Amino acid sequence: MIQFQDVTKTFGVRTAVDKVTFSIDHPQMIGVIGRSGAGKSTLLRMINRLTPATSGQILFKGENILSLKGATMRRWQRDCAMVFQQFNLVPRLDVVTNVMLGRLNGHGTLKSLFNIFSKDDVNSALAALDRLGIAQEATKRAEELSGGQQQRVAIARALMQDPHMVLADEPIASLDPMNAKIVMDALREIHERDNKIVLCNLHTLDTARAYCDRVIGMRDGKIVFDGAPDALSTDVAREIYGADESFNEAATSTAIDNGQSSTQNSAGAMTPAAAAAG
Ligand SMILES: Nc1ncnc2c1ncn2[C@@H]1O[C@H](COP(=O)(O)OP(=O)(O)OP(=O)(O)O)[C@@H](O)[C@H]1O
Repeated sequence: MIQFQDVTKTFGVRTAVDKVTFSIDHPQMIGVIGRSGAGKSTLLRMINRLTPATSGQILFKGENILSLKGATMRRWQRDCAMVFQQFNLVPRLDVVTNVMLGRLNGHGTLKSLFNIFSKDDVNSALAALDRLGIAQEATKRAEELSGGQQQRVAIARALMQDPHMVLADEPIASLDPMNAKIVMDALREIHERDNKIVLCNLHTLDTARAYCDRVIGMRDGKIVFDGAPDALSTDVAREIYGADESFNEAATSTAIDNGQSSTQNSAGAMTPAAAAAG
């Protein structure tokens, strides 16, 4: 489906992503992990062309998406919806309008300019909000919602784009563990029910283990691990995080450490709803 071939991004003398090569040949939920500055955000942003790559190719169904221009590039950006750490909603607009903004790229320029939405757009937005469990908040201003609710609005907006894939850049980094679980459950559900690729940058190993079919570990712009979560041993984790013998997985856990939880409890605190139910 999508192939990265020697994809590189440099910022001046700094190489943020260094000749990255990998492919995704069927819809998977993939977690990209690594320490701060490893190149995770840059990798995601190159896919939907928010950041221009310096060299290499990203092929989708055989076409190099790095050379798309104009309308075809905008179409591609609609096909790979981004979800950001800081939600990127319009705070003063109501929730349902924020969700409908996901459709803007699909309208003509004039319609976009005046935010003209059809009844069909409104109904689709309400359905997306309902799916995320927040339809009752539709008429509130986005700024009135909690962080977890705002992230669910952002995911509903991504769904409105009817994308091929969802690119989530640290979607739970600003959330408490309970809201983090709700958001990760929502992303997992989109992958499973809609059979879409979900590529998700994560700070915490336990979240990647719990939710992803595949984990890509980055260090200094390079992929140093690519495999199933089960294959991610402590030694591999140490290599990804550039840590020494004292490295403890709990240090990358999502759970709040209240000083009482054991390492095991802490690392396993967040599990997908589906897994918990099954
Ligand atoms: N716009 C930019 N200008 C200059 N350097 C940049 C820019 N964006 C990223 N970098 C640099 O590229 C490297 C990779 O950054 P990137 O944000 O991709 O890492 P990351 O793994 O996502 O980190 P974090 O987890 O902190 O978000 C870092 O050294 C960063 O300072």
